[in-house]
Amino acid sequence: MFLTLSPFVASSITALLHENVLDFSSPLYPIFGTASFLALGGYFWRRHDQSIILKALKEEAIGNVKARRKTLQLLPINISEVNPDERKRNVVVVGLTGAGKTSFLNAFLHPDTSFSARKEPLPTMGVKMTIADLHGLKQTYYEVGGNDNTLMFIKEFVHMAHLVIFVVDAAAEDDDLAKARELYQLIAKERHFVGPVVVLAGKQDLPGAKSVVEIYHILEIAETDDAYVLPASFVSSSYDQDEFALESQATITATKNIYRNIHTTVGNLLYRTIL
Ligand SMILES: Nc1nc2c(ncn2[C@@H]2O[C@H](COP(=O)(O)OP(=O)(O)OP(=O)(O)O)[C@@H](O)[C@H]2O)c(=O)[nH]1
Ligand SMILES: [Mg+2]
Repeated sequence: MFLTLSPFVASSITALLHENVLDFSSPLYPIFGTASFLALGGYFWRRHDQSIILKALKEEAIGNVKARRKTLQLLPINISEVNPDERKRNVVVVGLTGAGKTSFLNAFLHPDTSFSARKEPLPTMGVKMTIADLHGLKQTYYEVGGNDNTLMFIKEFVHMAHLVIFVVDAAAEDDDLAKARELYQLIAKERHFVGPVVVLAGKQDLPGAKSVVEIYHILEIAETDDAYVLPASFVSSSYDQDEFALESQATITATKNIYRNIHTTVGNLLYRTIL
């Protein structure tokens, strides 16, 4: 509108200069007044319109951020924004007997303890509960075995879980892998659980251990499952920082990356359950 009226205003001004500005009886005077009013009005109306558009774009951008937080590629969020009651998360660690659940929890919750200082884990009787402050969240970890005694109440734990960590011995015999598949399917198909599942393809240090892709197929993980398969190894001298126990630098870096990967994924998925 401003552009449309500009020539009109310009011609009015020229005419005024040409005639006599002070001549109030001139018929150009009201035309000039109306044109200026319309031009200025149009100009400010446009600016107002633009600010609405900018606001809408900003809101859309914020909306996108929220959407992105629901993916694994999370933006850092300020934990102080989260209601303290919502900072409590339940993580259920499930897997067949001897899959490596305790070893995972020991390594995950006490990453600074060197391998040589770690004791060989004893078989866990019943359900083991560990409370930890990690990623700014108060987390309760429940280790639940997949044997016949615990199978009965495994579903109850899964129902109250915000995140399930499924540990599988990737170096196990085919029979045990088939049992692991049954257990995974039991959890994944649990109607009342809608949270994500982190599948740890453990014991990667052992020869013949199945790869992440193989575990994905063996467990028959569906594309629609909210499941993330990660490689894992919790018993390896290469993790020890002690120079006598060092293997190659590449192995150490790889093991550290595995740990970092699991921490990041678990942390991100837990944050996702809040938002
Ligand atoms: N080589 C190798 N051995 C592992 C690994 N993780 C666990 N183990 C061994 O596997 C055995 C069982 O480990 P646990 O951590 O006790 O397994 P779990 O699932 O807690 O077993 P239960 O509590 O009895 O159900 C132990 O001898 C561990 O040292 C791994 O990544 N690599
Ligand atoms: Mg155990």
